Amino acid sequence: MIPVLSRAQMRAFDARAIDVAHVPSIVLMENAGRGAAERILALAGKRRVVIVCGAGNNGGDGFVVARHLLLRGGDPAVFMCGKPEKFTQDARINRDAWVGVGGTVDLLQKGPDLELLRIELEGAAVVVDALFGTGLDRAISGLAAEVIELLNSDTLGPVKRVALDIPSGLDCDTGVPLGPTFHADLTLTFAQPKLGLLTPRGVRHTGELEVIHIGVPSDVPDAVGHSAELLERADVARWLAPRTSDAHKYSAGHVAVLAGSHGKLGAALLVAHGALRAGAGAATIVTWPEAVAALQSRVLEVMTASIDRDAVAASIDAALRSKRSVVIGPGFGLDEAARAALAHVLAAWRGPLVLDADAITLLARSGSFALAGPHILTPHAGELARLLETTSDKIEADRFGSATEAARRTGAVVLLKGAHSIIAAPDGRLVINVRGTPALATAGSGDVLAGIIGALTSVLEPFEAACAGAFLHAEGGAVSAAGADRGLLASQIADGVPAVLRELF
Ligand SMILES: NC(=O)C1=CN([C@@H]2O[C@H](COP(=O)(O)OP(=O)(O)OC[C@H]3O[C@@H](n4cnc5c(N)ncnc54)[C@H](O)[C@@H]3O)[C@@H](O)[C@H]2O)[C@@H](O)CC1
Ligand SMILES: [K+]
Repeated sequence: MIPVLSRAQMRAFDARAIDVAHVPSIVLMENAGRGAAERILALAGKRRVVIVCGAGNNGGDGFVVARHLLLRGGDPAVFMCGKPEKFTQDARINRDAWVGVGGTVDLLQKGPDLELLRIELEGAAVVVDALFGTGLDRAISGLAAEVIELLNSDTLGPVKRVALDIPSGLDCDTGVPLGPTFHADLTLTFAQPKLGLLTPRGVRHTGELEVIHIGVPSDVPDAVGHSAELLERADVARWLAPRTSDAHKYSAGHVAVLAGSHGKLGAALLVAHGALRAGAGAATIVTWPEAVAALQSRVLEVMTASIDRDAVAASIDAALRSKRSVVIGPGFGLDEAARAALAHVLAAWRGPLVLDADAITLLARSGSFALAGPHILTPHAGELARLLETTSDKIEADRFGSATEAARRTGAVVLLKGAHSIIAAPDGRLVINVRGTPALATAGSGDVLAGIIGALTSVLEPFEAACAGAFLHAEGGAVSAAGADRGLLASQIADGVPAVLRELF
């Protein structure tokens, strides 16, 4: 896992690197800028790179980039937007060092100056945003805002946009654009990823994300703490062991799927399909009698059991006997019988339980959220909003805080879906899965995810099961989509999972 830091933690990180590890700030800036220059040189070669610097340390990084590009045969042009009297010490030193190697700086002071910038941009291969980094604390306005609009303009031609540390204008903690915000194709972030780069809204501005190491001892992130962690392939590989040769279908775990209803059978089938593709030994769909009747002709690998509306508790008890884990919710309905079924499962089932879709809505309506047991909730922003009695917009504006709050309130692991799903544990742990493809946004995708996690709870603790489930779902989708950004069927997400598992081992 890679520690992800907030603005305050990043500040503590820098302070500790400088004061405790005795790496001077100017050395950190040199490492940051040189690392970024190497990456930019690989993109641009000898073609023109336009670098727009602010007066703070982010601008200082930009001057270092310019110097290294020039010294290695690149073709940088530097513009500055910001008052030279506001230079930080390190930024001034690096401005001077840039001028010292023969560089020039075009100062942008008023609107007409932007015409010169526009002309340079039209012939450039790469534009580098070094205006603001983690120091940003309000919306960008005035001339700097006009500069951002120009850098983002789609009239510029095929220029590659690279942000240093964080796209200027993006809130470092929430990933919400505070005002005009640079649209990067690639963000080269220094030392550690920042929270705001990893939300769905933040990602639209971040583009691809790469971390540039700046020569800080590896114990520094642990010392200053982190807000979240990035899930890596190696984590999932460590958790999931290859199956032993003597495995049989019941040792691999039998998942009960309480899902589907008249007209929504596909949801139940997709949950079961996801579970089986992720390694469940068997799956039984436990659902309403008329749904069972309709399912009989459609299932091959999946068993069925029915819930008697007049004896909900007894029929569920019978169906859950000898099952290892339960998934409840997708397409299950919101009527009184569904409510009673959920209430009974919550009261009687002691094993791993994944609540999704209608189960989350029913839970929200019940008003009693405290769950006891190894439970996992897999809401999207709308469902989480119902649970926390707020709006989806407010959830999206603070995804990390919202997921953490829901986990704390319910005592369950909460997986908040969306591009970059996040997994929160009641003890405060927070993990971000950045893998996936836009093609995952397809009907039934969440049902498959619930099934995958249901299967994994047979072999992993709920938190690891949710993290590994998010990974397998995202990678399974990416494998099946094979580079396409749409057109993926939910069942194909599940079908991609065995190949992902094979590669893990
Ligand atoms: N401190 C360190 O050790 C390192 C810092 N580095 C760079 O330093 C950056 C942070 O630098 P700074 O703290 O100097 O801040 P920035 O360069 O991000 O911003 C400069 C200053 O602009 C002002 N400001 C904030 N919002 C504004 C707005 N909307 N309009 C106008 N002015 C605004 C603030 O006073 C802020 O300090 C990082 O993102 C990173 O790029 C790197 O060089 C690596 C090492
Ligand atoms: K920046």
